[in-house]
Amino acid sequence: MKVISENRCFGGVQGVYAHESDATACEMTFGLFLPEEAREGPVPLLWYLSGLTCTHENAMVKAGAQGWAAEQGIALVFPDTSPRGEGVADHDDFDMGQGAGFYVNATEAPWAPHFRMWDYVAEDLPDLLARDFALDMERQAITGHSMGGHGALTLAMTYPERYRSVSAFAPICNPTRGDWGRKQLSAYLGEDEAAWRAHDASLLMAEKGFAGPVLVDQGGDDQFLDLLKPETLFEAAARRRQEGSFRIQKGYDHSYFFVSTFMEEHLGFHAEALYA
Ligand SMILES: N[C@@H](CCC(=O)N[C@@H](CS)C(=O)NCC(=O)O)C(=O)O
Repeated sequence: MKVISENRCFGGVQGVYAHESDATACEMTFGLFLPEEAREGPVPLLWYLSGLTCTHENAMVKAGAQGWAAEQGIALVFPDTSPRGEGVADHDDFDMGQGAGFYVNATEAPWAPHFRMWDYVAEDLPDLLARDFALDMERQAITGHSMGGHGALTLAMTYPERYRSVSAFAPICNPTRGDWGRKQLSAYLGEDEAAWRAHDASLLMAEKGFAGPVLVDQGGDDQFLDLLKPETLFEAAARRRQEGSFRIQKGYDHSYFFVSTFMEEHLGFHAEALYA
Protein backbone atom coordinates (compact mmCIF):
# COMPACT_ATOMS: atom_id res chain seq x y z
CA MET A 1 0.00 0.00 0.00
CA LYS A 2 1.26 3.50 -0.90
CA VAL A 3 0.58 6.61 1.16
CA ILE A 4 -0.45 9.36 -1.27
CA SER A 5 -1.14 11.98 1.37
CA GLU A 6 -1.99 12.35 5.05
CA ASN A 7 -3.43 15.59 6.42
CA ARG A 8 -4.46 16.42 9.93
CA CYS A 9 -8.23 16.93 9.98
CA PHE A 10 -10.57 17.61 12.94
CA GLY A 11 -7.94 16.17 15.30
CA GLY A 12 -7.63 12.99 13.23
CA VAL A 13 -6.05 12.23 9.86
CA GLN A 14 -7.49 12.37 6.35
CA GLY A 15 -5.39 9.97 4.32
CA VAL A 16 -5.31 8.97 0.68
CA TYR A 17 -3.81 5.60 -0.16
CA ALA A 18 -3.25 3.45 -3.25
CA HIS A 19 -2.91 -0.31 -3.49
CA GLU A 20 -2.92 -3.16 -5.99
CA SER A 21 -6.35 -4.75 -5.88
CA ASP A 22 -6.85 -8.47 -6.57
CA ALA A 23 -10.54 -7.82 -7.29
CA THR A 24 -10.08 -5.18 -9.97
CA ALA A 25 -6.59 -6.26 -11.09
CA CYS A 26 -5.33 -2.70 -11.10
CA GLU A 27 -4.17 0.00 -8.73
CA MET A 28 -7.00 1.51 -6.69
CA THR A 29 -7.01 4.75 -4.69
CA PHE A 30 -9.16 5.38 -1.61
CA GLY A 31 -9.58 8.03 1.07
CA LEU A 32 -9.72 7.13 4.76
CA PHE A 33 -10.53 9.51 7.59
CA LEU A 34 -9.42 8.28 11.01
CA PRO A 35 -10.67 10.21 14.05
CA GLU A 36 -8.20 10.87 16.85
CA GLU A 37 -9.64 7.95 18.89
CA ALA A 38 -8.03 5.59 16.34
CA ARG A 39 -4.66 6.40 17.97
CA GLU A 40 -5.85 4.55 21.08
CA GLY A 41 -7.58 1.57 19.46
CA PRO A 42 -9.99 0.34 16.77
CA VAL A 43 -12.90 2.63 15.87
CA PRO A 44 -16.18 1.92 13.98
CA LEU A 45 -16.21 2.40 10.21
CA LEU A 46 -18.71 4.11 7.91
CA TRP A 47 -18.40 3.37 4.20
CA TYR A 48 -19.27 6.19 1.76
CA LEU A 49 -19.87 5.03 -1.83
CA SER A 50 -19.84 7.78 -4.42
CA GLY A 51 -21.83 8.40 -7.58
CA LEU A 52 -21.28 8.67 -11.31
CA THR A 53 -18.15 10.53 -12.45
CA CYS A 54 -16.70 10.56 -8.92
CA THR A 55 -13.32 9.38 -7.71
CA HIS A 56 -12.40 8.78 -4.05
CA GLU A 57 -12.00 12.55 -3.84
CA ASN A 58 -15.42 14.16 -4.45
CA ALA A 59 -17.11 13.21 -1.20
CA MET A 60 -13.86 13.47 0.73
CA VAL A 61 -13.62 17.18 -0.13
CA LYS A 62 -17.30 18.14 -0.63
CA ALA A 63 -19.55 16.12 1.68
CA GLY A 64 -18.44 17.81 4.89
CA ALA A 65 -18.45 14.46 6.68
CA GLN A 66 -15.17 14.51 8.63
CA GLY A 67 -16.21 16.98 11.32
CA TRP A 68 -19.33 14.99 12.18
CA ALA A 69 -17.38 11.71 12.03
CA ALA A 70 -14.75 13.18 14.39
CA GLU A 71 -17.51 14.19 16.80
CA GLN A 72 -18.79 10.59 16.79
CA GLY A 73 -15.35 8.91 16.81
CA ILE A 74 -16.13 7.12 13.53
CA ALA A 75 -13.78 6.41 10.60
CA LEU A 76 -14.89 7.10 7.01
CA VAL A 77 -13.72 5.26 3.93
CA PHE A 78 -14.17 6.76 0.45
CA PRO A 79 -13.49 4.12 -2.23
CA ASP A 80 -13.16 5.00 -5.91
CA THR A 81 -16.17 4.25 -8.15
CA SER A 82 -14.43 2.03 -10.72
CA PRO A 83 -11.13 0.57 -11.80
CA ARG A 84 -9.01 3.03 -13.76
CA GLY A 85 -5.95 3.20 -15.94
CA GLU A 86 -4.77 2.83 -19.49
CA GLY A 87 -5.34 -0.92 -19.70
CA VAL A 88 -8.86 -0.60 -18.29
CA ALA A 89 -11.90 -0.48 -20.60
CA ASP A 90 -13.77 2.82 -20.84
CA HIS A 91 -16.69 4.45 -22.64
CA ASP A 92 -17.35 7.95 -24.00
CA ASP A 93 -20.55 8.32 -21.94
CA PHE A 94 -20.09 9.70 -18.42
CA ASP A 95 -22.41 7.01 -17.02
CA MET A 96 -20.50 3.99 -18.38
CA GLY A 97 -17.01 2.64 -17.80
CA GLN A 98 -14.45 4.45 -15.68
CA GLY A 99 -16.23 6.44 -12.97
CA ALA A 100 -19.35 4.31 -13.35
CA GLY A 101 -18.61 0.84 -11.96
CA PHE A 102 -22.14 0.47 -10.53
CA TYR A 103 -20.84 -1.79 -7.69
CA VAL A 104 -21.24 -5.02 -9.68
CA ASN A 105 -18.89 -7.76 -10.86
CA ALA A 106 -18.95 -7.51 -14.66
CA THR A 107 -19.18 -10.76 -16.55
CA GLU A 108 -19.20 -9.31 -20.09
CA ALA A 109 -16.48 -8.12 -22.45
CA PRO A 110 -14.74 -5.71 -22.39
CA TRP A 111 -15.56 -5.02 -18.72
CA ALA A 112 -15.06 -8.39 -17.01
CA PRO A 113 -11.28 -8.27 -16.40
CA HIS A 114 -11.34 -5.18 -14.14
CA PHE A 115 -14.91 -4.05 -13.39
CA ARG A 116 -15.39 -6.02 -10.16
CA MET A 117 -16.43 -3.24 -7.82
CA TRP A 118 -18.76 -5.49 -5.80
CA ASP A 119 -15.85 -7.71 -4.77
CA TYR A 120 -13.64 -4.68 -4.30
CA VAL A 121 -15.99 -3.08 -1.77
CA ALA A 122 -17.23 -6.32 -0.17
CA GLU A 123 -13.93 -8.22 0.08
CA ASP A 124 -10.74 -6.65 -1.14
CA LEU A 125 -10.81 -3.24 0.51
CA PRO A 126 -12.27 -4.54 3.82
CA ASP A 127 -9.40 -7.05 4.04
CA LEU A 128 -6.83 -4.32 3.54
CA LEU A 129 -8.54 -1.94 5.98
CA ALA A 130 -8.80 -4.60 8.68
CA ARG A 131 -5.12 -5.47 8.26
CA ASP A 132 -3.55 -2.02 8.06
CA PHE A 133 -5.68 0.37 10.14
CA ALA A 134 -7.16 0.65 13.65
CA LEU A 135 -10.71 -0.23 12.60
CA ASP A 136 -13.32 -2.30 14.42
CA MET A 137 -14.70 -4.39 11.56
CA GLU A 138 -17.42 -5.73 13.88
CA ARG A 139 -18.92 -2.24 13.77
CA GLN A 140 -19.49 -1.19 10.17
CA ALA A 141 -22.21 0.88 8.51
CA ILE A 142 -22.65 2.04 4.94
CA THR A 143 -23.95 5.06 3.03
CA GLY A 144 -23.65 6.50 -0.46
CA HIS A 145 -24.89 8.99 -3.02
CA SER A 146 -26.79 8.24 -6.24
CA MET A 147 -25.01 5.26 -7.87
CA GLY A 148 -23.25 4.96 -4.49
CA GLY A 149 -26.60 4.93 -2.71
CA HIS A 150 -27.58 2.03 -4.94
CA GLY A 151 -24.31 0.32 -3.98
CA ALA A 152 -24.83 0.98 -0.26
CA LEU A 153 -28.41 -0.33 -0.22
CA THR A 154 -27.67 -3.46 -2.27
CA LEU A 155 -24.56 -4.34 -0.27
CA ALA A 156 -26.37 -3.78 3.04
CA MET A 157 -29.34 -5.96 2.08
CA THR A 158 -26.97 -8.66 0.83
CA TYR A 159 -24.73 -8.58 3.94
CA PRO A 160 -27.08 -7.60 6.78
CA GLU A 161 -24.81 -9.25 9.35
CA ARG A 162 -21.95 -6.96 8.36
CA TYR A 163 -23.56 -3.51 8.33
CA ARG A 164 -25.46 -2.31 11.38
CA SER A 165 -27.20 0.50 9.50
CA VAL A 166 -27.56 1.80 5.95
CA SER A 167 -28.36 5.23 4.59
CA ALA A 168 -28.43 6.81 1.17
CA PHE A 169 -28.55 10.24 -0.45
CA ALA A 170 -30.61 10.29 -3.67
CA PRO A 171 -29.96 6.61 -4.45
CA ILE A 172 -30.66 4.94 -7.79
CA CYS A 173 -33.54 2.84 -6.46
CA ASN A 174 -34.79 0.68 -9.31
CA PRO A 175 -31.97 0.23 -11.85
CA THR A 176 -33.59 -2.76 -13.55
CA ARG A 177 -36.39 -0.42 -14.66
CA GLY A 178 -34.57 2.86 -15.35
CA ASP A 179 -32.05 4.29 -17.78
CA TRP A 180 -29.52 4.60 -14.95
CA GLY A 181 -29.34 0.85 -14.61
CA ARG A 182 -30.61 -0.98 -17.67
CA LYS A 183 -27.85 0.44 -19.84
CA GLN A 184 -25.08 -0.45 -17.38
CA LEU A 185 -26.47 -3.77 -16.09
CA SER A 186 -26.91 -5.07 -19.64
CA ALA A 187 -23.37 -4.00 -20.57
CA TYR A 188 -21.71 -5.31 -17.40
CA LEU A 189 -23.87 -8.37 -16.61
CA GLY A 190 -25.35 -9.32 -19.99
CA GLU A 191 -28.88 -9.53 -21.29
CA ASP A 192 -30.20 -12.13 -18.81
CA GLU A 193 -32.16 -9.87 -16.49
CA ALA A 194 -32.31 -12.52 -13.77
CA ALA A 195 -28.68 -11.63 -12.97
CA TRP A 196 -29.64 -7.98 -12.46
CA ARG A 197 -32.07 -8.60 -9.61
CA ALA A 198 -29.38 -8.82 -6.93
CA HIS A 199 -28.45 -5.23 -7.83
CA ASP A 200 -31.84 -3.56 -7.51
CA ALA A 201 -32.52 -1.94 -4.13
CA SER A 202 -36.30 -1.84 -4.59
CA LEU A 203 -36.48 -5.52 -5.53
CA LEU A 204 -34.25 -6.46 -2.58
CA MET A 205 -36.36 -4.31 -0.28
CA ALA A 206 -39.49 -6.13 -1.45
CA GLU A 207 -37.82 -9.56 -1.14
CA LYS A 208 -35.93 -9.30 2.11
CA GLY A 209 -35.53 -5.73 3.43
CA PHE A 210 -32.76 -4.87 5.87
CA ALA A 211 -32.31 -6.19 9.40
CA GLY A 212 -31.34 -2.80 10.88
CA PRO A 213 -32.43 0.82 10.46
CA VAL A 214 -32.51 2.54 7.04
CA LEU A 215 -32.37 6.28 6.31
CA VAL A 216 -32.91 7.66 2.80
CA ASP A 217 -32.92 11.33 1.84
CA GLN A 218 -34.00 12.44 -1.62
CA GLY A 219 -34.04 16.02 -2.91
CA GLY A 220 -37.48 17.08 -4.15
CA ASP A 221 -35.95 19.17 -6.97
CA ASP A 222 -33.35 16.58 -7.98
CA GLN A 223 -32.76 16.90 -11.73
CA PHE A 224 -32.45 13.09 -11.97
CA LEU A 225 -35.63 12.12 -10.07
CA ASP A 226 -37.07 10.14 -12.99
CA LEU A 227 -33.90 8.07 -13.21
CA LEU A 228 -33.59 7.54 -9.46
CA LYS A 229 -37.20 6.39 -8.87
CA PRO A 230 -37.34 6.87 -5.07
CA GLU A 231 -41.05 5.96 -5.03
CA THR A 232 -40.22 2.33 -5.87
CA LEU A 233 -38.01 1.95 -2.80
CA PHE A 234 -40.31 3.95 -0.51
CA GLU A 235 -43.29 1.83 -1.57
CA ALA A 236 -41.44 -1.46 -1.11
CA ALA A 237 -40.24 -0.33 2.34
CA ALA A 238 -43.73 0.75 3.41
CA ARG A 239 -45.24 -2.51 2.17
CA ARG A 240 -42.88 -4.63 4.29
CA ARG A 241 -42.98 -2.13 7.22
CA GLN A 242 -39.22 -1.69 7.07
CA GLU A 243 -37.70 0.13 10.06
CA GLY A 244 -36.44 3.45 8.77
CA SER A 245 -37.01 6.97 7.48
CA PHE A 246 -37.65 7.67 3.80
CA ARG A 247 -37.71 11.40 3.21
CA ILE A 248 -38.22 13.81 0.32
CA GLN A 249 -36.37 17.05 1.11
CA LYS A 250 -38.23 19.91 -0.53
CA GLY A 251 -36.21 22.10 -2.92
CA TYR A 252 -32.93 20.17 -2.81
CA ASP A 253 -31.17 19.04 -5.99
CA HIS A 254 -28.70 16.21 -6.66
CA SER A 255 -25.52 18.06 -5.74
CA TYR A 256 -23.12 17.91 -2.83
CA PHE A 257 -24.88 21.00 -1.42
CA PHE A 258 -27.75 18.57 -0.73
CA VAL A 259 -25.48 15.78 0.54
CA SER A 260 -23.55 18.06 2.90
CA THR A 261 -26.78 19.58 4.27
CA PHE A 262 -27.96 16.21 5.62
CA MET A 263 -24.58 14.67 6.44
CA GLU A 264 -24.78 15.54 10.16
CA GLU A 265 -28.07 13.63 10.46
CA HIS A 266 -26.68 10.63 8.60
CA LEU A 267 -23.59 10.50 10.83
CA GLY A 268 -25.81 10.74 13.93
CA PHE A 269 -28.08 8.00 12.58
CA HIS A 270 -25.15 5.64 11.97
CA ALA A 271 -23.50 6.50 15.31
CA GLU A 272 -26.65 5.40 17.12
CA ALA A 273 -26.49 1.97 15.45
CA LEU A 274 -22.70 1.62 15.71
CA TYR A 275 -22.64 2.38 19.45
CA ALA A 276 -25.84 0.53 20.37
N1 LIG B 1 -22.00 14.90 -15.28
C1 LIG B 1 -23.36 14.49 -15.21
C2 LIG B 1 -23.85 14.43 -13.79
C3 LIG B 1 -23.07 13.50 -12.95
C4 LIG B 1 -23.40 13.71 -11.50
O1 LIG B 1 -24.26 14.52 -11.10
N2 LIG B 1 -22.72 12.98 -10.68
C5 LIG B 1 -22.98 13.04 -9.27
C6 LIG B 1 -23.27 11.66 -8.76
S1 LIG B 1 -24.54 10.91 -9.74
C7 LIG B 1 -21.76 13.58 -8.55
O2 LIG B 1 -21.55 13.32 -7.39
N3 LIG B 1 -20.92 14.35 -9.26
C8 LIG B 1 -19.66 14.82 -8.74
C9 LIG B 1 -19.71 16.03 -7.90
O3 LIG B 1 -20.74 16.70 -7.81
O4 LIG B 1 -18.65 16.36 -7.30
C10 LIG B 1 -24.26 15.45 -15.93
O5 LIG B 1 -23.85 16.60 -16.05
O6 LIG B 1 -25.37 15.08 -16.29
